[in-house]
Amino acid sequence: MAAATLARRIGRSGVLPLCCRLPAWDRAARPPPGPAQPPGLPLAPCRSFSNNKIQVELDESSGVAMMKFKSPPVNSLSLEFLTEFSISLEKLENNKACRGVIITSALPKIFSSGLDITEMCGKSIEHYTEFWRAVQEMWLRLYGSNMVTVAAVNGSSPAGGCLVALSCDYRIMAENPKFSIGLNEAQLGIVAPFWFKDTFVNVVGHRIAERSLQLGSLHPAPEALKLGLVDELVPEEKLMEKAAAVMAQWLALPDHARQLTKTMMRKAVLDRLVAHREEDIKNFISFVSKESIQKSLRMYMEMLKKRKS
Ligand SMILES: CCCCC/C=C\C/C=C\CCC/C=C/C(=O)SCCNC(=O)CCNC(=O)[C@H](O)C(C)(C)COP(=O)(O)OP(=O)(O)OC[C@H]1O[C@@H](n2cnc3c(N)ncnc32)[C@H](O)[C@@H]1OP(=O)(O)O
Repeated sequence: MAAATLARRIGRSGVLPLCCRLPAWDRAARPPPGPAQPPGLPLAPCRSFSNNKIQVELDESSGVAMMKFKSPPVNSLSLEFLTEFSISLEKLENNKACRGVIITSALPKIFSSGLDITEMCGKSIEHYTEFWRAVQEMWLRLYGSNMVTVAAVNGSSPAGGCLVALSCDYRIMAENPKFSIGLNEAQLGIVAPFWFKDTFVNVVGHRIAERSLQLGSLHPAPEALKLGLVDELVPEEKLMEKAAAVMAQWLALPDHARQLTKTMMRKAVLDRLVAHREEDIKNFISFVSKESIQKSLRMYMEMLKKRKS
């Protein structure tokens, strides 16, 4: 489906058609990437596309796309950002030349600051519906992707930013103790929905997830490694090199075996949201519409601004 058509359909309903998602068994296995390009030959074919929020470059010779978040100041996940993120994933998913995507940030010190809090403050029910559907869609696409997904976490990554990283197959974080990651919703006086929680539990296990979620903890990079929230830490300047090496290792496996295994591991959690999508939207709306929640969110935004001055 052309991106323009897709954008129109999202615009109308806030939903990406699930029929666009190729099932795991529908993508032919491709051979692992060939040897490095000999010097003197033309550069490997490379397709890039970009929108206001995200830049994507696909190296067709290796089958690896680099996706960079570029939405200053903090890559917050606004409705526009989420829509463009889903469209970018969709384009890559449907491109047979693409087998894997590395997700990182083009901004210094921030991977993503999570859901854009202003999207959850003082808006209409229609807006909340559209926004939450876009959050769901992004997660369904990323968590259910057939591609190998590697998060190169080059900065702080609270809440929704952490969800993006948790939804990938592998997480590498810059080893800077000033960068933290976690589902800190409780600190904002809000609750991570069940599918955020399920994704977290699937990565770190029930006990660690329960304690971390109740406390709304943001874990500095070394602690995140200890908890298994990220798979490894590397010096910041080595992050992209390491991400490419991990990607090559995962792509050395036949696609069909890896994809079927991924589906087997993730299907129950994905199916749970698909089966309860409308109910989940209603829960979100009734939750954020409460005056007490609106007050908590406003106070949190004020705290962020005060901390700055
Ligand atoms: C059983 C019943 C259950 C029912 C449940 C039903 C439904 C669930 C309901 C709700 C679920 C919602 C889930 C929410 C998920 C989220 O992701 S919420 C967002 C959480 N994010 C954060 O807490 C991060 C906050 N930001 C920061 O900590 C810092 O900004 C930073 C990311 C560490 C960066 O720090 P620094 O570089 O110092 O930048 P500043 O703090 O100065 O920020 C720059 C400007 O950006 C604004 N900003 C920051 N984060 C956000 C954000 N997430 N959204 C919107 N805006 C943000 C910040 O205010 C600054 O703005 P100004 O320049 O002052 O205008």
